[in-house]
Amino acid sequence: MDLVVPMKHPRDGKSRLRGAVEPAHHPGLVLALAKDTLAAVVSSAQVRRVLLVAADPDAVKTLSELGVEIVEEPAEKTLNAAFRHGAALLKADDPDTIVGALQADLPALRAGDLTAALAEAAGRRAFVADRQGTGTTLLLAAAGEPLDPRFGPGSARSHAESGAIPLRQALPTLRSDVDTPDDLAHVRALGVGKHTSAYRAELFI
Ligand SMILES: Nc1nc2c(ncn2[C@@H]2O[C@H](COP(=O)(O)OP(=O)(O)OP(=O)(O)O)[C@@H](O)[C@H]2O)c(=O)[nH]1
Ligand SMILES: C=C(OP(=O)(O)O)C(=O)O
Repeated sequence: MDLVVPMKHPRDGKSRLRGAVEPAHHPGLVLALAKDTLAAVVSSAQVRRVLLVAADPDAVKTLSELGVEIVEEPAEKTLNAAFRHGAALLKADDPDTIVGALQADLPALRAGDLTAALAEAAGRRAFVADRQGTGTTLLLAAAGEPLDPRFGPGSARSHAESGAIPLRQALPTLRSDVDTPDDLAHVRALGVGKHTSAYRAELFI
């Protein structure tokens, strides 16, 4: 399967996380969250391609070291347009591929949770809600079907209404996205990857 991961410029993204570190460290922390997410993703045997759809490819080029491809977001600069663009590029290369949409802020992610989610979905349209139950961390298109992303506030309900099956396994590392300083405290307790871990001395929480 192939995954699309969107990213704003690290300076602009994760605004609700501001205050967790000195302002000068904010972009580095956002990149560290993404590095840990992507390192787990590329270590999964089931994931073939990872396409990062970036507001500014230059600002995130360090992520290509992890083996992900980086493209610029389309003219419509919204989250769902970025996901649709990435999915269209992946499907142009392989119309039968299963496309997934994943958030870049899952620094505790373990490949095992991703593998378990893919197994439960079994080729059906499915999603993983965040630990609060309102957002979405992963949306999987059905094999050969459009991604039809409906991310944004209340996206778990929107994805369910679109016919996506809510995956029921615990999947703690896949549900723990980082939007706020509280979320950061939660993932630190769960165990983050080495890039986010390197920021522990900088954290105010
Ligand atoms: N390319 C692209 N990525 C986006 C866009 N909007 C959000 N993202 C990315 O999508 C992911 C999920 O978005 P949010 O969790 O809402 O993150 P955010 O907008 O950075 O966070 P806040 O500023 O706190 O709302 C993050 O990795 C964002 O960088 C967009 O318009 N274009
Ligand atoms: C955009 C979303 O993410 P977040 O909750 O991280 O803002 C979403 O869950 O659809």
